[in-house]
Amino acid sequence: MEVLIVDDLQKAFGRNTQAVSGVSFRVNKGEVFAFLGPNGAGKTTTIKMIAGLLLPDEGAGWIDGLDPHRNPMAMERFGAVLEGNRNLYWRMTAFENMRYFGVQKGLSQRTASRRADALLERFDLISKRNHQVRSLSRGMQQKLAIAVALIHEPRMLLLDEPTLGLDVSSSMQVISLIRELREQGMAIVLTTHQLDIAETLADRVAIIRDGRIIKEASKTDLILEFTPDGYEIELGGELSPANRDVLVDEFNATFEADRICLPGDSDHLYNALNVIRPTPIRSLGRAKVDLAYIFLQLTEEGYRS
Ligand SMILES: Nc1ncnc2c1ncn2[C@@H]1O[C@H](COP(=O)(O)OP(=O)(O)OP(=O)(O)O)[C@@H](O)[C@H]1O
Repeated sequence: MEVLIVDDLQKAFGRNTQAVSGVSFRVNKGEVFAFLGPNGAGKTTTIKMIAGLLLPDEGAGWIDGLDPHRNPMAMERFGAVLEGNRNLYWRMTAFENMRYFGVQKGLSQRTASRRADALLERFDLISKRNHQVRSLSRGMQQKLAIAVALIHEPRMLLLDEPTLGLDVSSSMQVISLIRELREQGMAIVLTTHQLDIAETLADRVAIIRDGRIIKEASKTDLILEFTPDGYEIELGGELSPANRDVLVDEFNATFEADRICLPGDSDHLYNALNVIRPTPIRSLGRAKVDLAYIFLQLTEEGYRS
C-alpha cells in the first residue's frame, strides 16, 4: 500500500540552478526507501518539497493521499528529522520537548504526556526524561529527535542523515530503531551518504544526480544487476608460480593478495579448482558488490558520458 506518491517534482533556484528536474517515486507501507545521491544532487530540495517546506515549481507529493501544500492535514501524516537533532530545544528536558511538539501537532497535553513517556521508555531514554537536551549524548539526542517526530503517530518518516556523527554503538541503536519502525508498518524515506547504512536498511533504492533519478530499483534487484558472474576464492596457502600463470592465462583469473577473482560459470570454477588443488582454500563464494560500488558506477558513469 502506497503511503507516499511523488510525481514529477521540479524546482529551480534562480535562472541557473535547476535543483530538481522531474522526480517521481512511490514509497509503500513498511518500506525503507533510500534516496541517495552525491552532494548537490537535489535530495534535500526534494525532501523539503515533500515535507511542505518548499513549494515545487511543478509536480506534487501526496502523503496518504494528501498534498501538504494544499491540505494542512497532511502534516499529521508524517514526521521528519531533517537537520539532525536541531529540531530540539536544548534547554528543555527530553520530556518537555516531546510534550511541546506533541501539543504543537494538535495533541492534548494529556495525550502528548502519555505518548512522550511511552516513547521515552521505548527508545531507552526514560532515565533521561528530566535531563536538558544539551546534557544528552549525541546519540541520545538523535534518538530523541526521532521520538519527537513520532509523537503524533505518523504513517511516514522522513529521515535526513539520521546516523551522521554518531559512534558505532549509537548508529546501531538508531539502525535497529528504524528497522523496528519498518516492521511496524512505517514508510520511511532515508537520505544518507553512509552507503553501508543505506545498504543495511533499504528495501528500495533511488539514486539522484543533477536533479534526476538515474536509477530506482529494489535493493536486491540492484545488487543482482551489478553482481558479475564469477567467484572469489581465498587461499590458505601459496600457489605455485606455474599454476598461477595457468589461472591467469587460461582462466582469466585476477589476483588480489591471496584472493583469486575468477570470472565465469561453475564448470569454469570446477576446472580452476583442479589447478588450485592441493593449495588449501580458506573461503569460496560468488563475487559480491556493495551499494557503494554500485553508487560510484552509476554516478561516475553519468559524469563520464
Ligand atoms: N535555497 C537555495 N538557493 C539556491 N540554491 C539552492 C538552494 N538550496 C539548494 N540549492 C542548490 O540546489 C542544488 C541541490 O541542492 P540540495 O541541497 O537539494 O542537494 P543535496 O542532494 O541535498 O546535497 P547534499 O548531499 O550536499 O546535502 C544545489 O546546486 C544547491 O546549491
